[in-house]
Amino acid sequence: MRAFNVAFDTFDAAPNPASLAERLADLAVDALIDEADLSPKPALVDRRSSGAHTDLHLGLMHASALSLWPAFKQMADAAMAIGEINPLLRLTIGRLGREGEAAMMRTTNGVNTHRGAIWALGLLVTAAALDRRDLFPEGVSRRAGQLALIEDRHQPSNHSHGQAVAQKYGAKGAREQAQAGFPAVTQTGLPQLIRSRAAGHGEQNARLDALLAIMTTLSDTCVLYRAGEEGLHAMQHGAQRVLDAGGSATLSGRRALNQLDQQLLSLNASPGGAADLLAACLFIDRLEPALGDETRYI
Ligand SMILES: CC(C)(COP(=O)(O)OP(=O)(O)OC[C@H]1O[C@@H](n2cnc3c(N)ncnc32)[C@H](O[C@H]2O[C@H](COP(=O)(O)OP(=O)(O)OP(=O)(O)O)[C@@H](O)[C@H]2O)[C@@H]1O)[C@@H](O)C(=O)NCCC(=O)NCCS
Ligand SMILES: Nc1ncnc2[nH]cnc12
Repeated sequence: MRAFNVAFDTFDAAPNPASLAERLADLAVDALIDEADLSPKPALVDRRSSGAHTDLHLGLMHASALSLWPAFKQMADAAMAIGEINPLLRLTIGRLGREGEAAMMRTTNGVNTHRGAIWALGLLVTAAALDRRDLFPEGVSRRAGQLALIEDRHQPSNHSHGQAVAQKYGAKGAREQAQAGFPAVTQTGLPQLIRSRAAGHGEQNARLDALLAIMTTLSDTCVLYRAGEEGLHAMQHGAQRVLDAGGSATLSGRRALNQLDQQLLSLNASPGGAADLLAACLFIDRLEPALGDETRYI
């Protein structure tokens, strides 16, 4: 009888609610998967093709996104344990970010799928976990920026593509974007997402428009490295042309989007940095609606 009761109690027990850190990691991974699935993105991996990439495909982007869940959860846990923006938290998420990169590389057999996304979403997950009463875009991006401004003395001095184009073109890359509190997300991508939704353009078109809006001004070091200033100019002006033509929901906008896709492919220019920032935009957009009522979580 006792054994029956134990089994019954176990069966009847309510499932443990997900912790805030787990929910934040879920939202970050969801944002990465939704970014990868969004189609048709210019010269990026999507449901149609691998864009300008020979070593990436949609399945790899999904596997990479899923491999990052533990790193995002640990960053959120660290933020709640440390509780304030300080060098210890910066050092801790720097280590967790590098461990996340290592997990990504193991999953993809050494292909860089999401380095920029780990950086952006890692900072934003941490910033969200630091103050669950303020999950609004402005507060979360400001806290992420403050964290990114703290030096990480364990930062490896590996020569990156971003550093190479910073030297060659003076481009402001992923680090500066974060330190400024992600203006490409909060001042450009998110307002466009909201405008296109309000205009009734449909969710997928609104997300494409948000990506295009980010592309109009971003110094995407991925594009600069592959295609120089000509590539960056083509990305920024081509994206603006799509929006000026009415955006992704219109026939003329779709024609301009197709032209942009062809032009970036011919230049081998992939806007990977803009794609990462679209994922950051989707994450920030969902935070308050998904987690705003803190009493739902332990
Ligand atoms: C601060 C770091 C982001 C390092 O920055 P850095 O510029 O030195 O390094 P990169 O290796 O170049 O990575 C930057 C990635 O960020 C994305 N990005 C580019 N421009 C911007 C921008 N203006 N704003 C925001 N984000 C941007 C972009 O990521 C995407 O592209 C990746 C593919 O790039 P690449 O490897 O160059 O690709 P290919 O051309 O395809 O190469 P081949 O293989 O074909 O040769 C892809 O991953 C996208 O995500 C840039 O690549 C940061 O990483 C860092 O310091 N980390 C240390 C850990 C840490 O402190 N973490 C704390 C928080 S988690
Ligand atoms: N969809 C995508 N295609 C290529 N590079 C990316 N980096 C992040 N998302 C990407």
